[in-house]
Amino acid sequence: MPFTVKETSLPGVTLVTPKKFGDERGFFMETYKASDFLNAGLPGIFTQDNHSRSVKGVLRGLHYQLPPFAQAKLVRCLRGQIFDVAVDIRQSSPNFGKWYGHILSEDDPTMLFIPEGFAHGFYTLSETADVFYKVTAEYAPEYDRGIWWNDPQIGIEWPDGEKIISEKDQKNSPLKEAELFK
Ligand SMILES: Cc1cn([C@H]2C[C@H](O)[C@@H](COP(=O)(O)OP(=O)(O)O[C@H]3O[C@@H](C)C(=O)[C@@H](O)[C@H]3O)O2)c(=O)[nH]c1=O
Repeated sequence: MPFTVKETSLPGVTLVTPKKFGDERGFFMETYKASDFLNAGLPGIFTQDNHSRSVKGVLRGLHYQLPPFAQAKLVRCLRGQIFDVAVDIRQSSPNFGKWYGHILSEDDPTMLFIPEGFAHGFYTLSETADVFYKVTAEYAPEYDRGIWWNDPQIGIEWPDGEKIISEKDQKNSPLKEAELFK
């Protein structure tokens, strides 16, 4: 297996760390391979790749798409550093409303895997951050939803600092009014 998979404190959310082969030229690593992902119980097929760049202080989230366009996400920070967060928003889940946060950075190949049924957001800690993530369903704006990044019901402990929020995200809903997963 060219990567390790580690459960986090939030069941379903996992840390995926590819094996890095370093030599005098630099390094090589497989960051995704369908057969290995399937063997590890992760999705074999991702249908869209996304790349966003953010300046320091930008907070994107908390976002998700509803079925039939629900997305699992495999998130990686290629440049800079982010605090990446997943929230379980499946109403029937024993972990409903619980969150997990992890720093993803250019210095560490670890990726965060977030299953369907979770909202996702991140906060930019470095001057610039390039975030690359794979998703298992295509973008479907009509099914795209957002929850307050600072919803007290969730209580995410975001790192200190100015928060730059898009106009769209300023119109997100509190968890208790959001259309969620069953
Ligand atoms: C997400 C997305 C956006 N867009 C367009 C719509 C809009 O004009 C522009 C910016 O969109 P947004 O403001 O929604 O981008 P952003 O705030 O970066 O949204 C993303 O946030 C992170 C946290 C996620 O988890 C993603 O799934 C996604 O929701 O890009 C696409 O064309 N395809 C996509 O898949």
